[in-house]
Amino acid sequence: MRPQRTPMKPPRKPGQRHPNAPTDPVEVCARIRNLTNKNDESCIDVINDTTIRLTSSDNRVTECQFYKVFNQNVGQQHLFHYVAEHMVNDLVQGKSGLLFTYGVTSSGKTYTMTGTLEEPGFLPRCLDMLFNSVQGVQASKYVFVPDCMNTFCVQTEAEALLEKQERDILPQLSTPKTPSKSRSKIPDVRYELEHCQSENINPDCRYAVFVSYVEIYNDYIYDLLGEVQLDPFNRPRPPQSKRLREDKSKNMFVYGVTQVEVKSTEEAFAAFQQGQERRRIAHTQLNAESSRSHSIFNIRLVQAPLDPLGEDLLQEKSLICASQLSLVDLAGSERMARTGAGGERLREAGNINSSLMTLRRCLEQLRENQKNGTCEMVKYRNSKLTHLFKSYFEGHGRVKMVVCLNPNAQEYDENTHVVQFAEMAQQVEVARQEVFKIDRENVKRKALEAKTRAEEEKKRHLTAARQLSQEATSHRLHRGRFKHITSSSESDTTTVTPSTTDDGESDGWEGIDFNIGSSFPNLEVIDPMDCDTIPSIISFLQDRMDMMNSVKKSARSLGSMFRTNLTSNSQNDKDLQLRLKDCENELSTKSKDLAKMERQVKKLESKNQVLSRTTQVFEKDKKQLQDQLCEAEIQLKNSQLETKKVETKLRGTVANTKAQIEKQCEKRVRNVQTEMHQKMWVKDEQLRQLKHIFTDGREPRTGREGRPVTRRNLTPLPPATPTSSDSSRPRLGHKRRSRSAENLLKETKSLNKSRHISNSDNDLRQQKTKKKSSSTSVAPVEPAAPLAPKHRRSKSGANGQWLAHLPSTTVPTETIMQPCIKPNRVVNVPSPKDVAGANKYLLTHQREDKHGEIETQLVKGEVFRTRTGGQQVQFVDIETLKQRDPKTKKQISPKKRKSNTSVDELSSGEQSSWTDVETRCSYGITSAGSTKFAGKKKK
Ligand SMILES: Nc1ncnc2c1ncn2[C@@H]1O[C@H](COP(=O)(O)OP(=O)(O)OP(=O)(O)O)[C@@H](O)[C@H]1O
Repeated sequence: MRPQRTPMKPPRKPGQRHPNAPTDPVEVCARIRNLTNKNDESCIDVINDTTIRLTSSDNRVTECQFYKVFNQNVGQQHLFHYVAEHMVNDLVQGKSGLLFTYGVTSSGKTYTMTGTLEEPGFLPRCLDMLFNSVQGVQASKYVFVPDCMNTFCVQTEAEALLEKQERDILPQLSTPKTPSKSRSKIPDVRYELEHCQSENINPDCRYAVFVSYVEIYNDYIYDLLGEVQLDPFNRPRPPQSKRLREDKSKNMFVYGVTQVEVKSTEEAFAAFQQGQERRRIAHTQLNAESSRSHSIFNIRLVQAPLDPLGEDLLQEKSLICASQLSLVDLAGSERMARTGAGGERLREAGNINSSLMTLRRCLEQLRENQKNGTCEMVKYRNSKLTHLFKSYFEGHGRVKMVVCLNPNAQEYDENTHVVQFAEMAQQVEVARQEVFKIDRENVKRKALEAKTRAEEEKKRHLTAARQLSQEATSHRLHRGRFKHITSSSESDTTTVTPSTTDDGESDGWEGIDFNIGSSFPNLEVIDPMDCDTIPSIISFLQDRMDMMNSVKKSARSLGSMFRTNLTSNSQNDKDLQLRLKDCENELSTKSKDLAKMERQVKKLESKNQVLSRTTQVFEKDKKQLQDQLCEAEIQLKNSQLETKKVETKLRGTVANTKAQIEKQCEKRVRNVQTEMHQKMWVKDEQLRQLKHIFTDGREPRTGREGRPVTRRNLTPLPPATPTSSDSSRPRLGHKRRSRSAENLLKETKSLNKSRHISNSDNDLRQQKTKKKSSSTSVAPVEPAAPLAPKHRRSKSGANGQWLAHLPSTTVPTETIMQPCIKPNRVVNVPSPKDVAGANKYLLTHQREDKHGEIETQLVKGEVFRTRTGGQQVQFVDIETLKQRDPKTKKQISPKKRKSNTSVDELSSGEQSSWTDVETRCSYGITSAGSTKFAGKKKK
């Protein structure tokens, strides 16, 4: 038993048709599907047949009440019986209805609406019930003709027949309303359904069923039954979206949608299948066949009363009733994070959710208006879905919703949102529609009016036909194309027999005969009892009457043909005019767009020109700058070369000047020395002579060196010549005489020279020895002892107190060949104290050679105590450690390790580097008390 509901009386919304009309609430039923996996946890409990309880995993509980709750065990038939059967009944009675399924994705909306072959849903069941109901009272096909403004008109059986012929026999002439070609491909689907039919059929009416199928995808409406348009390359064009319009009765409809007249459930379902194939369905994480659009399948039932005789349908438009049942399968609301959607799916999901949100907002606003008696604007236009349903919510039919729920515990949050929406929706009231009733009196009156009109029309047509035939006759006579014309003074009528054209084609007048027979016979009745003449006159008249009737029939058919053509032409004309208007509108918008785009293109072109000009200027500047750079580089190179030249020149000049000054200094020193020697000698001699005078010749006269002094020796000594061999001459034994810094330097130089000679001698000797040892078995020759024992050859491993001077900037190169010196002390900057505590000095110096490689020089020196008590370091050896990149091996000089390089050699060959080392590392200690380091410049 269906639960009885008393209609509530909420405040009326302005704009409703009948302010005092009863209302019905939006009827919401809940259907809980079975768990996908039986082991899954369920979050929904059915408390009773109207209440459910939702429990979250953290024990939050929500209870909701619905008009009816269907648990997992409820089958499709049962559900149809409770929810949709009533709506088909309403449909038959001329009331419209909206039935939609709502829920999250994969909750069973499509299953409930369409179902499967084994378990058909609402849609096939509604169709089946409807066709069962209208069986026997269906009008012939094409009697009801839909127009483009959502209304219908009725045409005669003859007109319908003609249209049928047009569509079936001449498909090329038919309007593209019925995509019969594509529909024929759809397999014939047959359901095994329980018989069910409505009892509210009116036998005095004739019915026709039309179906249309649209989808709302990304907020665009697409016709799913329309002809597929082909492009010039015979490829299907992408579907064009449709617009929404409001008809005279304020019903929203899809303008230009294809309405297919169907005569059976199979035909209707074939149309549905055809649309279904075009519908956008995609695979998502939560549903293998997820609907990506809202689908709306409209079943329109058109009915019109028969005339009082029950023969013909009344063509009066006001007597035609068209009711509609919209079966809507909404796309599922989904959380994008859960579906893992991306790209197109994400966009679809966004549009689905936003349209569902608009639906929710509209219903909320409606409810608020009804509760508070306000008339706030409901924003139906925010989405195509709500805009299309507007008429239902404003009282043009009953609204029912089936909320589909997936009991899986993971769906708790989404289910909560859905049930909240459903609870809110069932508080909205919609005005109840009236049943379509036929007023018999009205029908009679209309039928009479129609008859009179028809007769008048008939007359008009006859006249028109007669005129037409006369015109045709005269025309044909004029052209001489008639095969046979009989016209005599004896004849009462003109007999026109249509002919064919010269080329044998029919001219369209075939079968139309206006001959009413031969002329009246010349008979005279003299006797009223004349049994010969009177029967012949009667038979003649009878014949003529028959002839007249046949002519009338021909004229009528001609008239009806003419009328049909006229109607269809006027219909076509209207359609064409509408299309023309649309095209004009489209054209104007497109031309506006075009003008706009042209303006934009012009702007962009001008911008482009400016940019290209700027680019050219920049390129010119760039070229100029590059040229300038090249010139500057060349100048720089030249100036560098010049600087180098000048530097070399200056170095030479400096060295020369230095040498000259040193020479001069030495000369002066020698002169002074000689002078001093002479003076001292004179003084000595004077003293000796004085002593001799005092001792009076008792002691033998001896010189300073103990030599006997003769008188001849008293002559002053000649001044010493400043030669380089001064140092090798026997020194004058004067202890007070101090050696000047210049003398020390000179001595160092000479010593280094001799050391170098000895070292090179030693090397030569060693080489010779090696050669000899390799060629002969002669014992190696002992190397000669160094000339100056303190200037011995580099002995890396020699013992001693080594002070390693390792500047902090030294790079560890880890050269394979390393000196085997174990320094006792390593310092970054040596102090006089450090030097005092060592007798060997090792300086590590690094530089970049001409190949760009690091060259490490180990400069070795010996520490001497000076007479004044300070320390002096005398450099005795340089070892060069080189490291080469294997790639640049060819450029490497064969001499990898360079040792025994004398200071002089370095000073001549690598003057700058040596100067650098010497400048940085050669220190002399000049005073005894306070040890002082002084940079020593190379001579
Ligand atoms: N009550 C039910 N009994 C049996 N199977 C069901 C039921 N409800 C749903 N299913 C099955 O669950 C799957 C998903 O259902 P359906 O496609 O109807 O979900 P939907 O809500 O329409 O999803 P979407 O919004 O993504 O289109 C289908 O395979 C369907 O057969």
